[in-house]
Amino acid sequence: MRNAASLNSEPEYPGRAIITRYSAPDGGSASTFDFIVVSNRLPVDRVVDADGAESWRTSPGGLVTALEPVMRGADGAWIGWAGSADLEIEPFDNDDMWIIPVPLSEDEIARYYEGFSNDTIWPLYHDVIAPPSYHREWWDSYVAVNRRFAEAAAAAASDGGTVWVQDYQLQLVPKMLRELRPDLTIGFFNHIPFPAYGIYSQLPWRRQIIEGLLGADVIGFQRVADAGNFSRAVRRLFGYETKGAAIQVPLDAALVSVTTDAAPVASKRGAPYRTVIARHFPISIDSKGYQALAQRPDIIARAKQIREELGNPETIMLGVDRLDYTKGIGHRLKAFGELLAQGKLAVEDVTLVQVASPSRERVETYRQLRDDIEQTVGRINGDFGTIGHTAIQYLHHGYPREEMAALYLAADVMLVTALRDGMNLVAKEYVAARYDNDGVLVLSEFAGASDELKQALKINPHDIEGMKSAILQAVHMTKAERGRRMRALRKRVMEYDVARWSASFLDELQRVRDQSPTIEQGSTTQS
Ligand SMILES: O=P(O)(O)OC[C@H]1O[C@H](O[C@H]2O[C@H](CO)[C@@H](O)[C@H](O)[C@H]2O)[C@H](O)[C@@H](O)[C@@H]1O
Ligand SMILES: O=c1ccn([C@@H]2O[C@H](COP(=O)(O)OP(=O)(O)O)[C@@H](O)[C@H]2O)c(=O)[nH]1
Repeated sequence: MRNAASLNSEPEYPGRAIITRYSAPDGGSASTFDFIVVSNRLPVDRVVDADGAESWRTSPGGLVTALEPVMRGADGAWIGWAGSADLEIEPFDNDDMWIIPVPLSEDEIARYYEGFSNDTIWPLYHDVIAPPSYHREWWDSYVAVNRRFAEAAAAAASDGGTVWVQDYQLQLVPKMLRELRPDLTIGFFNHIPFPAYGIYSQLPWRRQIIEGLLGADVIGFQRVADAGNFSRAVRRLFGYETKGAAIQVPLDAALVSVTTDAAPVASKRGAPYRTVIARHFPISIDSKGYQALAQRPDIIARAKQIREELGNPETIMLGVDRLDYTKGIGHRLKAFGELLAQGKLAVEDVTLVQVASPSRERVETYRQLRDDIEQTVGRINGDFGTIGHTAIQYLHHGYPREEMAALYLAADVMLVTALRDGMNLVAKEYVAARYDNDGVLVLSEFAGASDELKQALKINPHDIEGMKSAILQAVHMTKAERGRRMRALRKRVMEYDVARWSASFLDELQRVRDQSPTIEQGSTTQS
């Protein structure tokens, strides 16, 4: 809820002077928010039409898809980058969601976003599928931009409010924010994997990142294994005690004031500590919303039209991915190409539709990937296509939800072959869209979704023969078995939706908050 009452108090915290309070949604006096989400990207994209008129459109992408319904329900504020360089945009109201843009310069986009976030952390956390680059000037930019986000959150949060920080681009924000505003309850959710210590330990700034994250009260991960890897890294680097999901982080007395009877508990070694929870909260989708979309007559008609435009093949296989090396698109194409070459599949019967939406196009590894994938698609189509039949319909575009739902309905087999993926919402969307209890999901065991979607055909994408067998099994599966598997998959996806995900995370945050000593805004000493 928006909260104007706290504005009369002027908190004293470092950086306070440079932070301006925001105009209230009603145009009145400044206002703050009890609940704030902070993420690298805003949930809206700026669109400028031919006449120069500016509007905002909900952007695609996993995080936005997941959090947008939660935010609209909460009437909170969302802090993030508007997606272009040097945009100084005033906060504004967008359909019941208060949007607070944080500007990034060209140089920061290159160093903080494309560099440290997507060419250091992203490959490192995805098991070094591509080699991470380590550059000290990228790190400096990452620190500076994280500080800007933390300051924006500190300025917008009401007394004792809750701030939920999202993802690997902002791992330093929890600690920075706690230093600015010890009164806040802070959550962090990591949408991508957290690697094993042997890989994580490569990072030159491995201690700073963990310290940054430990500023949160609850740190959420997609999988049990990710949370375990994080706790192990904490033990190895800091020697803090962990008990199940609880990590005992020694209190920095300079930052905390205890104003209730609930004094900090002493650890075995006698030092006072605060408890940080690190555990898995697998993200989900707006399952009912997706199902309702897929049941719309115009979407059903569009699915039929897609099949017709493809020549009504017996089997349509579908891949939907950002064009990212983590998604295993090349491995999938290799398996499909070999099945065609061996005559186990024929282009007259089977078509593969591959949506490869543009992503991070200025990062060299992504440019190289695009060249490789498009060369492979061209080769397979050249080798196996006929005048009337194309083996692979390759689409280098981003599509709206409506078209995604129609594609899911049209596809007999969904291929999710990620080499490593935090969750993979596409897998869940496919299941939610199949209200007809049909369709087969082939799913990599290295996607987070694999922990929950147990009735999918599981594959190890590195095992090309195994993937080929699973594809053939999917193509030839009986309707009865398809129905059995899909019903079980749907039970999980329809029950455990994005509302359950956010509720379970926020409930945990509330629980930790209730057990913690109360901290007053602006306090700097411990009583
Ligand atoms: O913002 P971009 O650089 O264009 O990238 C898009 C998003 O990609 C990542 O998605 C992850 O989160 C999904 C939802 O939890 C999850 O299903 C998927 O497995 C992850 O890869 C990234 O984490 C987001 O921050 C990006 O916005
Ligand atoms: O053309 C496209 C391709 C993808 N998506 C959406 O982008 C998200 C991708 O999320 P996922 O978790 O699968 O992977 P990420 O891209 O976040 O790594 C899903 O909601 C897709 O429906 C979309 O709206 N249009």
